[in-house]
Amino acid sequence: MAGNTFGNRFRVTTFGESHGDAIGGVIDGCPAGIELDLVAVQRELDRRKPGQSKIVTQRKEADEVRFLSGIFEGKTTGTPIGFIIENTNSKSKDYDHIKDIYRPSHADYVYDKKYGHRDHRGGGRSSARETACRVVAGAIAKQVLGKLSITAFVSSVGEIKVTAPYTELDFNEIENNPVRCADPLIAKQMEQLIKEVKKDGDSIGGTITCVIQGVPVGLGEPVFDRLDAELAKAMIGINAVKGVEFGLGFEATRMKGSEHNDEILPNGLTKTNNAGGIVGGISNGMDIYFRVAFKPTATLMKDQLSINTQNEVVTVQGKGRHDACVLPRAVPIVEAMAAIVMLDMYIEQYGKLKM
Ligand SMILES: Cc1cc2nc3c(=O)[nH]c(=O)nc-3n(C[C@H](O)[C@H](O)[C@H](O)COP(=O)(O)O)c2cc1C
Ligand SMILES: C=C(O[C@@H]1CC(C(=O)O)=C[C@@H](OP(=O)(O)O)[C@H]1O)C(=O)O
Repeated sequence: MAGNTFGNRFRVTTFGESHGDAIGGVIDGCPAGIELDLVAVQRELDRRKPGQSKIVTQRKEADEVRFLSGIFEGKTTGTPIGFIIENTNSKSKDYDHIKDIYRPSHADYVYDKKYGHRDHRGGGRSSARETACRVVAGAIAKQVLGKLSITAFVSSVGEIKVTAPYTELDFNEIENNPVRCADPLIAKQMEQLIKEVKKDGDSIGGTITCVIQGVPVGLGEPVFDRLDAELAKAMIGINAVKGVEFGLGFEATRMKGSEHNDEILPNGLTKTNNAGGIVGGISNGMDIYFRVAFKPTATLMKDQLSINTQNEVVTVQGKGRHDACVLPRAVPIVEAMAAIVMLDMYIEQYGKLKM
């Protein structure tokens, strides 16, 4: 199957299905000599893992990563970093009922039509379980970038009210509530809403805002590999993502140039940051910020009309364990994909990094 590798200079290839023995990956192009904090890698996985709170899927996976290669005496060797995460709590029987039925808005129908054969246990390869592998690669990219200038990836469900410079305190606030929203009052309302929607067998979507700090001027390539284009591909490539906007995004379409333009100051920075830190596809030294839109979860615990493999109209109701809202667990995925892109573009600009 093509399309399982992301990135050019820093690349991750993932493998595995939600109900197979394991998922895993190979990271290529990681600079040698990086002292890796493997506890921090695991911490990122814990932020994403299922079963972490009452408002997410109750599938219980430890999501413990085991590295197989590319790290010696705590440091990267410059060779491919292979890793594996076992699936230990699949409960595949729960999915027998969709063997010959397609869930609306999940990938069942298109996988069947494309490949002519589908692993119906959970979402198979289309399940967001695969994103755990992206989080491993992103956690390593974050650590490499942290030794350079890019020190912070802060994401929150909804808007981020925190202002630069980012502090540990802001991060703790986001991690303090199960929704991962930077505003504790709004977090409470969101939590309540997710619970109500879940009780109804329904689901809900929303947005995640991501801020990247410490980005030097000049990352991003003309004309197709623009930094915003690369980040957009990374974000749209996350399951359930339907849109991404940089800076003021779509709101800019309702403004005049005189309202929207960012005045350049004598130090080269800009007075406002309506562009979200990227102009002409190249970072301008301001914080990069963008918003990612997620649709409501496809699998519902209530009846929906659909079709079976014989094209007959049927009623389908989800079983198994699902997120009524995917956003709380998507926060570390957004950061991971952003970190992979930023390291990729950093290496493109500055060449093979010697650490
Ligand atoms: C963190 C995360 C968790 C998800 N959990 C579920 C889930 O429990 N049930 C479900 O039907 N979809 C879930 N999704 C979304 C599906 O993976 C996704 O809708 C599916 O692969 C179809 O692809 P598309 O929505 O990108 O078109 C989740 C997505 C993310 C990012
Ligand atoms: C297991 C995870 O989340 C899953 C994401 C997912 C989906 O359709 O995306 C559907 C559910 O699992 P399954 O593949 O068994 O149907 C979630 O529990 C995970 O993120 O590790």
